[in-house]
Amino acid sequence: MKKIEVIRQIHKYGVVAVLRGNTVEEAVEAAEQAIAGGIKIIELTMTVPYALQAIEQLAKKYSSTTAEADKFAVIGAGTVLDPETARAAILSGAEFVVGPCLNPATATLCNRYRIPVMPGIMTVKEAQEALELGVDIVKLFPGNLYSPSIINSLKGPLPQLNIMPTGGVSLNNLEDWITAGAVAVGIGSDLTAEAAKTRNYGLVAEKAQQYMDAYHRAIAKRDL
Ligand SMILES: O=C(O)C(=O)C[C@H](O)[C@H](O)COP(=O)(O)O
Repeated sequence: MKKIEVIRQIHKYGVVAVLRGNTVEEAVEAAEQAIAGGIKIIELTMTVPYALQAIEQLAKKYSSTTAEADKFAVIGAGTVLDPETARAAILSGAEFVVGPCLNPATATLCNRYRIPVMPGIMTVKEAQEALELGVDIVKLFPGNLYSPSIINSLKGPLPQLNIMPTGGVSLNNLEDWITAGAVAVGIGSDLTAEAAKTRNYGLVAEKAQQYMDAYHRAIAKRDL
């Protein structure tokens, strides 16, 4: 998928599942369930042991070029700290790259291969640097340190900034972030915590569906 199309999909589907796991099998299962529940954007973190295997398996199965039209999902890599990891993830099929912080060399590498990069930012200075590095969507991380009113504050001087809060996003605050102007949200632990505890990964699909429903309700409210 071309870079512009990946960015369009993130704007369209708005909910990014940030998936960690202790094994490839666990991470893949969580991703499959999230996709079954309707989430289309999957961020598989590089903290999973052998994470590249999980990226490869998922990318092969859900790529827009091979999956049936209604079954595709966009698979990306999360917790990417350096360009070496970004390149390896891209070679394994990652269609976007996310990091917890802004790493200019990673952004440059991603630009070289026309892969969207979404670095974590915490300050106006980092947001400006991200824009100058060609970043289309910044990840406001850790989002739980802020309230949704920060979006308005950041967009005062930087109205061109597309913001994806991540960290602490839940069904209780998703609507607040979206109506405040977030273009997407990243959801990690809340999506998988219960499933990991009970070993019942079907719960991820249920949660995913609740998140997509909440997102659509929030969008409808915002666009009124
Ligand atoms: O390392 C990264 O790149 C991250 O994305 C950090 C966190 O895993 C997410 O921010 C999820 O946070 P929770 O939804 O609060 O679990």
